Amino acid sequence: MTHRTVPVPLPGRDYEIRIGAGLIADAATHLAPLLRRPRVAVITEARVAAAHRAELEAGLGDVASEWLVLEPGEATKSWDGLRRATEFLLEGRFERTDLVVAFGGGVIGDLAGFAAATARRGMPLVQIPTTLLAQVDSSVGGKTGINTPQGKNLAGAFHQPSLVLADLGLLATLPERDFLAGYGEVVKYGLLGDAAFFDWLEANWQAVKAREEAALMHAVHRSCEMKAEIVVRDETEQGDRALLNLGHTFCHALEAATGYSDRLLHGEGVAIGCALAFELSARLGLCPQEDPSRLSAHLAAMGTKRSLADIPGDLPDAEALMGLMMQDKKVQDGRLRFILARGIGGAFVTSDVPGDAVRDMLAEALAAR
Ligand SMILES: NC(=O)c1ccc[n+]([C@@H]2O[C@H](COP(=O)([O-])OP(=O)(O)OC[C@H]3O[C@@H](n4cnc5c(N)ncnc54)[C@H](O)[C@@H]3O)[C@@H](O)[C@H]2O)c1
Ligand SMILES: O=C(O)C(=O)C[C@@H](O)[C@H](O)[C@H](O)COP(=O)(O)O
Ligand SMILES: [Zn+2]
Repeated sequence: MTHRTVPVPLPGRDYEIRIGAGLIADAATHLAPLLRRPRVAVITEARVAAAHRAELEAGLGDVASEWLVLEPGEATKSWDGLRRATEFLLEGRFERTDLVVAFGGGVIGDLAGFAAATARRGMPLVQIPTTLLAQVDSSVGGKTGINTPQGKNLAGAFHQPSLVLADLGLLATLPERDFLAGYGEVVKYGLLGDAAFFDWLEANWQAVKAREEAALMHAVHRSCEMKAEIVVRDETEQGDRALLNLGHTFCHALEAATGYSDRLLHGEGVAIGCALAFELSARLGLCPQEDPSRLSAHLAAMGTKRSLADIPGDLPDAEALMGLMMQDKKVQDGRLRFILARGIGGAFVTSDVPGDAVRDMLAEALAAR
């Protein structure tokens, strides 16, 4: 089976992202160099298990697997989910050197990754991402964690995987809404640092939407390349890694405001958040006035959510949204930090943003719903 590889050359913890259709049919071969004994702990959820468990079990061949199958959805990324995943590893007598396999979307990747980071003070982890979002973003870079009642991803750890197997074939069963949400993170990469990639997406979105293999390969490969490059530069987000947070300050507040429910998926919030970040950048005179409209037109063509008007139900007022944003992990000395842009492909991190400009923009966007 042919695949492409993106290296993540972190000193002492380097690993590969392998991207291709049908990779899990050879899971045993891919995992072999990482196994001390032929036994793995697979953490997944019910929808992924229903669609792809048999395929992964067949691919594991003689490698014995024990499975924890959790409930699908963002609510699983919780203290209770973490307790269940940790107890599964400990009660199953998995040893410190046994492999934990996160088989699912970003929810499972973040949760299983956090459990692997802490159980027996750290077990090796392989990510087998099953959503577009997880293949382009969450399986790479080592951010793991859960949501807490105070906000999004507020407890977690950096724990790099030993391998990422992004099997493009798994995306065939992904519901359209989840696929389009994942596209929010794909567009993010073009916006934050690669205008040519954004141009490519504008020219090729139909092929991506139709899930044509070559288009998926390019979208996943380029996204992973960009993420790997940033993560290697700044693994623990002391600086530049925050670029990957483009749109996320707004997104995480909106996810909290909608109760981490089906009203707003993470990737949808990212797309809306990126649109707000570009609107804010244009209002502050940082980027060309036409960039927000160009972005909005692209998201509309693809069918991805793009504004607060696309979120069903009530939302809190601008002041309350600002309050939710203050739980962001980028807050420093009580000040919000934003990722803004000088243009498509030209994002930068700044704390120099007048609160009134953010509040006014949100109030106008809420009034327009
Ligand atoms: N760690 C990171 O760097 C990082 C990056 C981006 C997002 N995230 C996190 O990722 C989460 C969102 O991830 P997501 O969008 O993958 O959501 P998800 O894991 O909830 O998956 C989305 C939906 O698709 C279903 N599904 C998954 N794979 C499937 C398949 N192959 N076939 C059919 N159905 C399938 C799931 O059951 C679920 O209903 C959020 O919690 C977000 O905070 C983390
Ligand atoms: O890997 C990163 O760094 C990111 O910011 C990727 C984001 O897409 C992702 O949603 C991440 O979990 C957000 O990080 P957080 O630190 O704001 O929780
Ligand atoms: Zn994200």
